[in-house]
Parts: sequence; structure tokens; C-alpha cells
Amino acid sequence: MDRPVGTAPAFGGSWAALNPPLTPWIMDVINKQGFVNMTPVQAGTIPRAIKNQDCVVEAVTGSGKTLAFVIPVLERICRKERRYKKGEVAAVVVAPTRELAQQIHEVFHYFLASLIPPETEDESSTNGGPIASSSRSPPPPPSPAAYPLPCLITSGTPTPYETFLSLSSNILIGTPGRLASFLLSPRGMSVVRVSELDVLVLDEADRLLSSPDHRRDVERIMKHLPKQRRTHLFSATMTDAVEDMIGLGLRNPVRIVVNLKDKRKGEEPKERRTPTGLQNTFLVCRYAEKTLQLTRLLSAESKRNEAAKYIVFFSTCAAVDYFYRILSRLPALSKLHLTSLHGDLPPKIRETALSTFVTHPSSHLNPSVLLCTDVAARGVDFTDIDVVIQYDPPTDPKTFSHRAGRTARVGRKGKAVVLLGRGREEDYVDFLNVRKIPLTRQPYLDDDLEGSETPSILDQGALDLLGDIRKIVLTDRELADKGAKSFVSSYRAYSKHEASFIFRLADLDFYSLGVAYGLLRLPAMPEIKDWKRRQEVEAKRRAKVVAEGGEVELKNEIPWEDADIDFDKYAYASKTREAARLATILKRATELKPDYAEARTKRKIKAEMREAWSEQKERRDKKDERRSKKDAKKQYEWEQAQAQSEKDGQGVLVKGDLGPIARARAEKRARMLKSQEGGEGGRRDDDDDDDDDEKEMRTEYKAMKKELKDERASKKAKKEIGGGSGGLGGGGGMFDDME
Ligand SMILES: Nc1ncnc2c1ncn2[C@@H]1O[C@H](COP(=O)(O)OP(=O)(O)OP(=O)(O)O)[C@@H](O)[C@H]1O
Repeated sequence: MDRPVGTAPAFGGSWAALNPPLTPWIMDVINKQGFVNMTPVQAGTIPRAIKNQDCVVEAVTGSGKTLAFVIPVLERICRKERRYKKGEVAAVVVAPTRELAQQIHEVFHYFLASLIPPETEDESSTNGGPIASSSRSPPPPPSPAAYPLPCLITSGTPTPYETFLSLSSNILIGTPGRLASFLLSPRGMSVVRVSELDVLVLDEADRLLSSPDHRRDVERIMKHLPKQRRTHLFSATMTDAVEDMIGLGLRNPVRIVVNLKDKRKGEEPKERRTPTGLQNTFLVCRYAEKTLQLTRLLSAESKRNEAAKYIVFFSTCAAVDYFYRILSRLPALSKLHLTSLHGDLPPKIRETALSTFVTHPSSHLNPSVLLCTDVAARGVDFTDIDVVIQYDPPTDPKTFSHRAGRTARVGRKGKAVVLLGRGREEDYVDFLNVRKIPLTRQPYLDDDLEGSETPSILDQGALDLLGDIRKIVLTDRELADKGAKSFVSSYRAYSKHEASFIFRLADLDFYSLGVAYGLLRLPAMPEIKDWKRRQEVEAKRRAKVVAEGGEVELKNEIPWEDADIDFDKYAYASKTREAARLATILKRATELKPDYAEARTKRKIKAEMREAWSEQKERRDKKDERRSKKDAKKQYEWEQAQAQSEKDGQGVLVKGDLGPIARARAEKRARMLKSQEGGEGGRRDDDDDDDDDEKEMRTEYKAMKKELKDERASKKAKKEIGGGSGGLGGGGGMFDDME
């Protein structure tokens, strides 16, 4: 909280004008912060929330909503006649991310920790509370012992019951899942008493109620808390989900909406849902030029506008992870201090990442950049962000203003840029405009960092950058894995866009995306195969139109080529990983020692399975024909022999006594067998043997065929489900664990 204060947006009056007046020690803390006036949302909410009114508050990002609920919670605790005992909870504040919960905890902590211990207190303070800076006579000042420190309940906070009890906390701040289990577990039921609970606050209420998991936990918490309480909902973007909630737990809530108006000369003032100091822009480029434009934006804003702090939003954890590794090694960005933050990181690392970024002494010569997912999109109060860049537009349009709102807070100025693909994605600008989020165009940045039109052919810079990224990727096979994973996860995120009529999967150019990610080769996704097939058909169609003298619209093909490397020799930088890879290759090679006969039969079966049904039928018919010809020949020979023997007076041939050809063959075979076996002992006749052999072979053949069929089916199923860096899925860490 000890940060420089900007000018609050259009103030809502002085703190002194509040009725009822604030408790002196609370007022002192506010004064110490240098907050001279209330912001409009504070002026509208605080008096109502201190009295007995439930509030649903909607106000733009960075307008001071946190104090609008922190102050009433503290005031109501101070005003309560009876003090809270150890184990009793007075207030619960729920927030969707651990970062936000932690920040709210810090604000409560700052207020409560500022209470001066009684022994150092002036004698005139009768009950040992802090000295009131004002001469008004509000409720009696508190004793510090009556207002213990708050307790944070999120993942990564160890032994919460011990902390809760040792602090004697009566304010709990946490994420929904953790809070629900803290309150409702057997230990929680016996240790944490909520019967005296006074206030429940849901910060970023629309987010809490639109995610099914969060909503379920919030409802569990609400049911557990007494009905006689105040409930307040806060957000910059309220939704219908909140309206449902009003029915569930709020009593005659008052709705406080703080709107901003754009006033232009000679025009009717227009309502807007973004802070006044925010320059909200969009930049149009090809997908292949996105990373190039990102790097140029980072350089241009520091060079031209002295920007020192940036946030770049990506849609997935995998993309943050990958680009963090790539961008931090790009020579062109060597002056930047990069930090990555996403939900796949362990809580401790997330904490360190955030504080490293916040405390980094950035300047335009040594700027710092936070690459993150939406874990940092809502509520997190970065006071000095100059530029927010949205590499991927958010899948949920409401998140757009939250992301952009990390800059231009409390009356400061700031810039936000969203990168949009050429074509249909440009409709996003109108889509947002209808939602009272006006955007202006940020020109495409050329090689000299000058604003220009989006080039009509692919910017050579994008291909040069592809080469640079590939050089980095080639140093470690792990980077190629991460690249493929982030490519696939970003593709999946794209398919989740709520505005799917603008962000159409069918319009995605995989080659272009591959260039932006600097991939060595495209992952083996069935979607890419289909897309390539469609591309070929389209190319043929176009060629035909041209051959027939027609005209086709010029299409700017992305010149994609897989990197020319030997993947077998492409190694991991980590020695253990590389050793594991080599061991796997060796194992596979020994396990698959070729049984040529079996391989041949398998090949035959596979070919058969690939064959069209009509060809299979034809082949079977031919085989039957050959067999019947053979039988007819045998029959003819036997009849000839029969006639001859009758003529010679030798009587009828017995079974086994074949015609001359068959007899000669049988004799030859018997001789061979004899020589192989070294004797005649107990063998049955050849015909029977042949039959058995054939039966056996047929069974084996069938088994093999089945095995191959099963193998093929399971491969297909695996592809559908995903798995492996080449397939769709493979984890990818797409969905951020918001807690
Ligand atoms: N009355 C005030 N005067 C000046 N600065 C203030 C005042 N009240 C709050 N601030 C500061 O404004 C900043 C933004 O406040 P806060 O984080 O509460 O905004 P918010 O409306 O909750 O934003 P978001 O919607 O992004 O969560 C904080 O740094 C806070 O210290």
C-alpha cells in the first residue's frame, strides 16, 4: 500500500463529508495514504454498506472498489457492541484468484496492523485505542486487542487453522475452494464459529458466479453462513449470473453503478466501461506477424513513449511458459526484464514472480514485462503499468476490460493494445464498441518502429524472427516440445472463444501460426491434416480457374517449410532428459527386433485392410477360381487313373492313391520330411497335415488381422482424445487454475 498516489478519478467528495463519519483510526490510515477524497464508487458504497444495506457494485477497473468494502467491514466490526471472541468470524471475503485474495488481505492487514499498541498510546485515549486525528466524536476508538489481524485462506497458506487461532482472526479472506473446505471440513466445523458473522463480500462476483466450480463453492459457503448478514457483490463487469445470486442470498440490495462518460466537443456524451485515462487500441496483422509485432511494440513504446512496465496476456499457461523462454533469449529484447506468471506454477513461485515484477526498478531503458494468463487479469492492483498487450484476445469478452484495466488506474494514464488477425477478427472492434468499450487503431509497426499500414505481403521481419526463434529452439529439444504444446493449447483456446462467429477456427492459418510460434515443424494434429487437404483442394480449384482464363483473388500464402534437421539427433539440454530419451530409443530398437516373416504378413494384412472392398472381393473371386480349377484337375487325374487301372485289371484306387502327378508330389514330400525328421515315426498323412497347417495359418492370420485392427482402433481413439506433444491435448495447461 505504500505507493505513490495518483489523482483519483472524478472524486466523489471528501472523506470528512461521510455520514456516519469514519472511526478515527480508520480515517488516520486513509490520511496516511494521502487519499484526500473518496472516489465515486467509495462515496456511493461506504455509507450504505456501513448501514444495513446489501450492495451490488459495478464500477470500472482501478476505481477504488477494494476500499469501498474494506472500510465498511472494519467500521461495522468497530461499531459492534460485543467484541468477537477467538474462533468467531465477523467477515468473509471471497476472491477468484490467490493473487487477488492476497492483495485484499494486505489491505486489511495494513489497516489493522496500523493500530498503535496501548502502552505507547497517549493517556487521553481512554481505552487505549489509537489517537483520533479528527476532533469529531465518532464511536469510541478501539483497543488493538479487539481487532486482530486478518487470516488468508488460499492454496499455499500452510496450517490455516493454527494461524487463524493464533491470530484470533475474525476476518477471513480467501479463494472459494479453500474457504469452503476451511469452513466446512470436520475441523473447520468444530474450530471456526460463523454464527456471529456480519458481512460476506464477493469480489469479482461475476467471475465467481460464472465459473461452475467457484459458484458451487460460493453457494456452499453462503448456505453455511447465517442468513442475518450483509452481503456485498463487487465487480467491474456484472452479469446475469449475479442477478440469480441476488435471489439466493441478498436482501433488498442496492445497485451502485458508476458510469463514465466520454465528452467530445459537439457530441452527445457517450457512456464507456473503461477508465478515462486509458488509450484502448487494436493492432491488425497476420498471425505470422504477431510475435514480430509484439517485439516491436515492446521496443517502440519504450523508445517513443518511455514506457517502463508492460503486461502481456496470452490465452494459455503453455504459451506463457514457451514465450517466456523464447523472448528472454531473443537478442533484440535483451534489455527487457521478463517475468512469467500462470496458474500451472506452484503457489510460492507465483508469489515470488509477482513481487519480483512489482518491485523491479524499471525504466524505459530497462523495462520489465510480465507475461501472464488471466490469473493477473482481474483485481490485481499494479499501480504503474504503462502498456498492456493482449497477444491473444480473451476467450471471454468480459475479461477484455479487466485485462486492459491493469493500466490507467485511479486517474493515471495508460495504453492497451490487442493484436487482431487480419480479416474477420477485425469485427471484434465493433463487437466491443457495442459493449461500450471503444477502441482506436494502433498502426502496424514497420522495421523502423514507425507506424504504417499492415503490409500487403508477409513482412520479411516475421520470417527473420522465425529463423531467430528456431535457432534458440534448436539449442534444446525441450523448447520444441514446449512450442508444440503451446501451439496445440492455443489452438484449443481459440476454439473456446465465446464470440466464435468472429474467432472462427476454419479461418485459422496453421502455417501462419507456426511462424508466429517459431516451430520447427507443425504438430501431428488431425486438424492440420484436414486443413492441408482443404488447402490443396482450394489450390487446385484456383489453378483450374486460372487455366480456364478466369481470375482469382490474390492469396498471400505463408511460405512454410519444416526445419531441416535430424530429429533423432536433436537432443535435450538437460543431461538426464537426454539420457532418458536415448534409453527409450535403445529399448524400442531391441524390443522391435524384426521378425521378417511376421512383418511381411502384417504388411500384407495392412495392405488388405487398406484395399477397397471391391478390390478385396475381386481378389477373393480370383482365388476361388484358381482353387476350383485345381480341384477339377485333381478330379480329372483321379478319373484317368481309375479308368487306366480298371483297364489294367488292377481294381479301384483306394483313398490316398492319387493320380500320377499327385502321387509323385506326395512321394517327394514324404522323402523330404523323412530326411528332415530322420524317420517316419507316427506322422499322419500329408493331406491331413496340409489341412491342419492351413487351418492354423488361417487362425493365426485372423488373429493377426484382429490385432492390427485393434491397434488401429486404439491409435485412432488416442488421437481423438489427444496425448503426446503432437496430438491435440497433451495437457497443455490451457485452463488456468484460477486458485
Ligand atoms: N480515494 C482514493 N484516492 C486515491 N487513490 C485511491 C483511493 N482509493 C483507492 N485508491 C487506490 O486506487 C488503486 C485501485 O484501487 P482498487 O484496486 O481498489 O481498484 P478496483 O476498482 O478494485 O479495480 P479492479 O476492478 O481492477 O479490481 C489502488 O492503488 C488504491 O490504493
